[in-house]
Amino acid sequence: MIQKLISKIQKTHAPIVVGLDPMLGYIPDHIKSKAYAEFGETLEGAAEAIWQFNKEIVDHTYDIIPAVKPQIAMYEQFGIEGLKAFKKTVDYCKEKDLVVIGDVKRGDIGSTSAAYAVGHLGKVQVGSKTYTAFDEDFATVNPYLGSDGIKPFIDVCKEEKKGLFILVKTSNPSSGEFQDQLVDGKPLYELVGEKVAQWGEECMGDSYSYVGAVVGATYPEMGKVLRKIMPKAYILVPGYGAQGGKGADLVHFFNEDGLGAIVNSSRGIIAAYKQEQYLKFGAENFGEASRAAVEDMVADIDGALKNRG
Ligand SMILES: O=C(O)c1cc(=O)[nH]c(=O)n1[C@@H]1O[C@H](COP(=O)(O)O)[C@@H](O)[C@H]1O
Repeated sequence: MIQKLISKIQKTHAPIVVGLDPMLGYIPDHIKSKAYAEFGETLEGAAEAIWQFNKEIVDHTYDIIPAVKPQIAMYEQFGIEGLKAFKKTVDYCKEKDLVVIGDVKRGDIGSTSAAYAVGHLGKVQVGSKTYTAFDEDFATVNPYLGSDGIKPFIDVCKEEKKGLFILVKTSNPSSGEFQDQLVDGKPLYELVGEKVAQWGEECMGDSYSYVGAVVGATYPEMGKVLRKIMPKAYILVPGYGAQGGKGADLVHFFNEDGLGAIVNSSRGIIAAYKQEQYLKFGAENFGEASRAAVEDMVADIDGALKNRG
């Protein structure tokens, strides 16, 4: 799957991920009214609204992007109906040949991680039959529990040719509370980065490992250090746009080959129609506004990479 991700990035010239984080507040009224008219102001109505919203964004962007990242919390908040919308979104994106990164941030003791890995990336056995449940291509994973919490994910990835993005340095303001603590003179995020590189060694595609990392765009200096610590890890870089990250902050997340990083923007793309520069599209045409925001993001990153010294 890492090869598919890389070849799609090369084909689209877009090292970006559209984050499908459909909070109701971002969904235009015309979509919500239609869903509520059919299903009422219910969990089902909310799920229908997020599915219709996602579909329109995907339909307007799938040909110019390599990947999407649905964030499961935005679906889970609506219970089972929300999870059905998550699954529908995953399946639809795969039909459109997009790489799907399930932003599920799982990780537990080994036996529990194994169940998460099976549910999101693998196959589950029921009697004599096997089923795929959510079936994303990549999943985000939390490494706090250590190697035995990660290994079951790696085992499933090996079997299913899928991949991981392991949290190394997160984009949020408090990420330093634990992640920057010095352990034997080194910040914890560096130690985790070293571990990701080690876990990834036995999981190589042609040039990159399918065990990747998450490093926030909001910490560019740390990104530069981590790039060197994990030269073969693909880095998923959230924090662009709504959290303040810009193209110029991202250049050191990429390797000299122009690969190695994929930048996520969620609100900046899906709620583009609410931003001043895209107001001209109007809420009815939110899909077109999202497409314009994708094009601007790609140009911003491309320009920064061309200018890097
Ligand atoms: O794993 C992630 O994707 C993630 C890690 C991180 O350090 N920071 C971060 O923002 N994210 C996710 O990336 C998305 C960012 O959304 P926007 O700020 O709207 O672009 C959300 O889905 C977050 O859950």
